Formats: sequence, structure tokens, C-alpha cells
Amino acid sequence: MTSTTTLFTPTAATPMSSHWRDFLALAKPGVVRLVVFTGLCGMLAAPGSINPVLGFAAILSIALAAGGAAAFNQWYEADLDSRMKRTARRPIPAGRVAPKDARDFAALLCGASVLVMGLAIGWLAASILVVSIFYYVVVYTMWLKPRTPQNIVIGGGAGAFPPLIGWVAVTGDITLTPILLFAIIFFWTPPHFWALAMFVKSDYAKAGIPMMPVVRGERATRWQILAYALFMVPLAAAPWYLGTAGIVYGVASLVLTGMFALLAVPVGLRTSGAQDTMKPEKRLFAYSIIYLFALFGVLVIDRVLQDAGVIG
Ligand code: HEM
Ligand SMILES: CC(C)=CCC/C(C)=C/CC/C(C)=C/COP(=O)(O)OP(=O)(O)O
Repeated sequence: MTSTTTLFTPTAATPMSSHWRDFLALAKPGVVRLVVFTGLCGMLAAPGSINPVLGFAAILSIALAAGGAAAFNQWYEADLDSRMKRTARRPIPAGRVAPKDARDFAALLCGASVLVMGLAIGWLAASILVVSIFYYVVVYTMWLKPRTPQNIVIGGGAGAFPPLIGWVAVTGDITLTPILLFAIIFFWTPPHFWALAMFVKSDYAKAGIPMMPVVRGERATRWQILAYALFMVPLAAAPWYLGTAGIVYGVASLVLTGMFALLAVPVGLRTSGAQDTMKPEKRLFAYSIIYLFALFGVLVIDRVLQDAGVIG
């Protein structure tokens, strides 16, 4: 085990005075925003409708679960975060939130999320929520992350559940399309994360985390980023050619994912030197986030156009 909060004690030089903004930061709001969006899109793209109040409860539950899981992640990794430049200013390592307050906050959010989902929507959706929290906190954070460079390939499942949950909240059923939505996020995660890992590699190396560029080297990581990005082209278009999404989604997915693959080409083919500013990697990482927002947004637009009879 590389790090636990039991090893982490805030320094006396940083007295504890938590602000609500620190608790918000524990929930990783940037990531939660995209998770909520994909969950909402899963819900809106599903055939059928949901009472808006229940729909709101389901989205709130996904936000609480993702935020709670992120807070558990920061509680568990406080010592590790204190050793990396990118994460050293987070609320626990910076001494602004006590580890046990962070843990209680995380438990509160996760508990509330499962309860609200179970009572408002049903226990199938609530069970998938439990699995996704467990996946991020236990399978990814505690087990895989400190042990294997495949940590995020397998751990990618954690963030892939929300559209599935959104869909199940409407239909009460798991069919091919929500499984495809799960697969899209699952296979998007490695190029999303490894692009970033390339330019913060030294941080992970210093902290002893076996991320792909640290363990297998840049060359191997670059090839894998390109391979996953190329595989995304047919995968993201699958809801269209398998007949569960329309032509608007089909064309948009080819354009958006084509761009993703194009941006991955210079990342895959180049060799970086010591003074490299890693521009292609930074561009790919930034685009990966815009891409997922856009792809899921188009899926919903396509569904609206189909329901209005504008497209077949
Ligand atoms: C195991 C899987 C994943 C890993 C290891 C990972 C890792 C990261 C890291 C290290 C950052 C930089 C965050 C920072 O500097 O604080 C980041 C940013 C981000 N990630 Fe991921 N990520 C994963 C999956 C996902 C998923 C599934 C989503 C959403 C569906 C997502 C959405 C985002 C967003 C929106 C940002 C930008 C956050 C901001 O601007 O505040 N990530 N990711
Ligand atoms: C509903 C639900 C529970 C959703 C799961 C939330 C989610 C998007 C999980 C994905 C994993 C993620 C953002 C990892 C960040 O890596 P890290 O934690 O290793 O990054 P760090 O180094 O910045 O801490």
C-alpha cells in the first residue's frame, strides 16, 4: 500500500479552519459536472419519460455519489497528494480539512446518494450506484492505483456507470444502448488520463504510483493512447450503426471522434525530449473533456429530433 490517511497528519503550521469551499473541493466539482452531464444524457436519451422531480432526484443522487466517492479518494490519498505538485494544495494535505471530517463528509454524501436513489427511483439504480462508488473508492483507489499500470484501464469502469444509471432510472432495464454508453466512457478513459499522465509523469514517479508512462515508458504509453483513440471511432458510432441512435448522432460522433483520433496521432507518433512543453498531450487532454460533453449532448439532441419525427 502506497499511502493511507492513517499515515497523514496535518502539520501544526497549518491550523484547521475549514470553509465550505474546501468541502466542495473534496468532491472534485469539475469531474462531477461531467459525470452529472453524462448521467443526465443517459436519462434523456432513454426511451420513455420520467417525472421531472424523480429525474432531478436521480441526477442529485449521481452528483452526491460522485462527489462522495471523490472525497473518499482524497481522504485515502491525502499522504500521496501531499507529495505531488498538482495535488499538494488540496484541502487535506494543505491542512484546511481534518482527515476525519473529510471521511465523515464522504460517508454522508455516499449514504444520502444511495438512499435518495433507492427511495425515489428504485433499488436496481441504487445498486449500480453502490457498485460505482465501491469501484472508484475500493477497486481503483485502494487496490489497483498503487499496484498496476493497468489501474485506470480497469478503474475506468468507475466513471462509466452514470449514463447507465440515468438510463436505468427511466427504463428500469439494462439494454444494448446503455451498455454501449458505458463502453464509450470506459475506452475514452485511458487516452483521457494518459495524455495528462504524460505531462505530470515526474509527479507520479516521485510519489511511487505505477502509472503507465512511469512503468512502461513514454513510447509504450503513446502507442496505447493512439490505439484507444482509434478504437473509439467505430465504438462511439456504434449506437448509430446498430440502430439505436439516428443519423445526426452518427455523423456527429464520426466528426467528434475523428478529431479525437486526429489529435492522438501526434501524441502517438512523436518522441519527447527533456525540454518538451508537451503541447499535443495537453491539447488531447483538454479536448477529451470537451469531446465527452459534446458526444453525449449530441446523443440527446438526436433523440429529441427522432421523437419530433425530424429524423428517422
Ligand atoms: C480512472 C479514471 C480517470 C482518471 C485516473 C482520471 C484522472 C484525471 C485527472 C488526474 C485529472 C486532473 C484533475 C486535477 O488536476 O485535479 C482529471 C480531470 C478531469 N477528468 Fe478525469 N479521470 C478519470 C476518469 C474520468 C471520467 C470517467 C470523467 C467524466 C466522465 C472525467 C472527467 C474529468 C474532468 C471533467 C476533468 C477536468 C476537471 C476540472 O477541470 O476541474 N475523468 N481526470
Ligand atoms: C457515480 C460515481 C461514483 C462516479 C464515479 C466518479 C468518477 C468520474 C470516477 C472516475 C475516476 C476519476 C475521476 C479518477 C481521478 O483519478 P484520481 O482519483 O487518481 O486522480 P487524482 O490523482 O487527481 O486524485
